[in-house]
Amino acid sequence: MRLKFSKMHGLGNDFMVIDGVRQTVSLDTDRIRQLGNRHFGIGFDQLLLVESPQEENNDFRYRIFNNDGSEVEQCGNGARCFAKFVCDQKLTNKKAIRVETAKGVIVPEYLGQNQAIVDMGVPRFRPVDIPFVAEGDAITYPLDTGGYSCDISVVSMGNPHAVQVVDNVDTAPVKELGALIEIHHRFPEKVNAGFMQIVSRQEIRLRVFERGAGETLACGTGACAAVVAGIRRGLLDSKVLVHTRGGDLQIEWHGDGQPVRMTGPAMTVFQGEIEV
Ligand SMILES: N[C@@H](CCC[C@H](N)C(=O)O)C(=O)O
Repeated sequence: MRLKFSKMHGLGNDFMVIDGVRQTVSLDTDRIRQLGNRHFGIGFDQLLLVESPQEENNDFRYRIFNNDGSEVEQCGNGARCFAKFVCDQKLTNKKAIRVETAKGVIVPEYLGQNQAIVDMGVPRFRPVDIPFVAEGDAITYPLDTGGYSCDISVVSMGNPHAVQVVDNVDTAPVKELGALIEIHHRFPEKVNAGFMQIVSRQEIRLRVFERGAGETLACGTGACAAVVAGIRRGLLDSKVLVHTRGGDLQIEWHGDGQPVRMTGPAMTVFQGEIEV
């Protein structure tokens, strides 16, 4: 049997996107890992599986797998690619699309010309939303990692993020420290580690070491989490331009209880078929 897919990316964070509405898809963890391998497979940071919704008033279900095969709750760059994919594939003609994820509903909107805006939902800070050995919802926590101490903000965008402020993202030890923070014992479900350089109150530079994928060229939920953390720390205004290694995202958040809005590109690279 053959399975059709699209290869897409959002700022260089790349995806294999599969239509599981019109195709029967059954891929186990080993097969996802093999497909995600850049030498022995297709290569991607995440695999996105588009399915029919479980609840009637939603339009789709969206499942996300890191290239290590783990299934995760949320993916921001993926959400924009998802919106372009379902519009391009004529799976919907709606403008705002209600999508079930493992942690609630998000509402992406494809704007045309390879741009999408996504209501990413309300960020959360409590240990119940992001398992972390801490009480309450402090703005920063000290974290010790192999002799290096930093102050991190923990933010759940559905998936967990630990964000720290650094002087310069180019010289920050993102790969070494990110790999240690990802598996730190205070994060029993592992974590995405963000390194944010404040450029001004409306502009940051960001690198993210992603859980289950390593450092990527951009991380959409990482950008949302960093801006939310920066606003809570009093360092940023409510609309922020985020520079990643793969390009720029616009993030907007108006404070507690409000959803985060993310605007940025979604690109199709090619379409293909695999034998399953
Ligand atoms: N690249 C993504 C995030 C993908 C999931 C993440 N690695 C996790 O394990 O939570 C994004 O754009 O948000």
